[in-house]
Amino acid sequence: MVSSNTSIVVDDVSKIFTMHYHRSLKQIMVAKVRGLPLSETFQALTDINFEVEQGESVGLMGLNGSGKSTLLTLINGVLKPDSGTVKTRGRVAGLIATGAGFHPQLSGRDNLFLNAAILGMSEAETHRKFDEIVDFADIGRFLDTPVSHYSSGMSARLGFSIAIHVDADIFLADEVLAVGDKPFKVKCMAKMQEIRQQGTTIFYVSHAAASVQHMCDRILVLEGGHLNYDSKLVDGGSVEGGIKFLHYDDEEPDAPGDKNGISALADSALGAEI
Ligand SMILES: Nc1ncnc2c1ncn2[C@@H]1O[C@H](COP(=O)(O)OP(=O)(O)OP(=O)(O)O)[C@@H](O)[C@H]1O
Repeated sequence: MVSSNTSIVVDDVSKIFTMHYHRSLKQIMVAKVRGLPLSETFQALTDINFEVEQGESVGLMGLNGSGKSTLLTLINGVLKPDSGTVKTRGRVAGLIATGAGFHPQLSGRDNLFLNAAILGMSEAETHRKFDEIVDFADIGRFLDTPVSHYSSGMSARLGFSIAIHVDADIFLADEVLAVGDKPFKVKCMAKMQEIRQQGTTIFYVSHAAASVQHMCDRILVLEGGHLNYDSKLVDGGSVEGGIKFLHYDDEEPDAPGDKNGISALADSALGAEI
């Protein structure tokens, strides 16, 4: 039963990708003659179930390739699940991949309007927020330069700035802070805290346990496409249920599926700055 306060419902979701090994007709013919496989499937997410209340701030963690970006892409509706359903309430905005949606030949200014429109902002709304977005991105005179000339940090600045200024009900942030410099990261965290306090649901992907602890009141951990951990964070960074967040007693990572695996996962992030 979905309550009026529910923001995201992910119900029994699985996602399978097909990897094609051979592109040209010649390669396909050769592979067929040699009896090689032409494609293979890969299950990126398996039977994922969870609900998020409006205003919750959820930290999504997991090792590389565990399915975090795939899950976010399903939540923002760019991909559809192969089975199960994803339901969201209200406007979804955010930054999943640095520079995603930017046209390399267009200037930062033109991309700003284009990207804002894709995220559901009207032209009038974009004009109203234009100065604020540009000030936050702080890309100076590069605003009228083609985005193909931007560094990855500059693309991330502009992309994040546009996304965070959308009046969204759900904000998805996938490693947005990975490429920015420290002053920009601090500014982004402060802005995310601001929208969090305004009641926006936040989905924040990070490998840095310290910043998840700072930003989130719940943590989900994906391991090999399975949701193996889902718990509220309580004061002091511990999780409900008694397992201490960030506590780790083994040097070797635990077997996938073992709840202590999150400790190993958090290990690399220990001491990490935001
Ligand atoms: N379009 C695609 N086609 C084939 N495989 C894909 C595709 N997108 C993702 N995958 C695979 O699905 C798995 C999960 O990828 P995903 O990007 O969701 O992981 P992630 O947890 O976000 O990783 P990271 O921490 O490195 O960003 C990976 O093994 C990846 O190679």
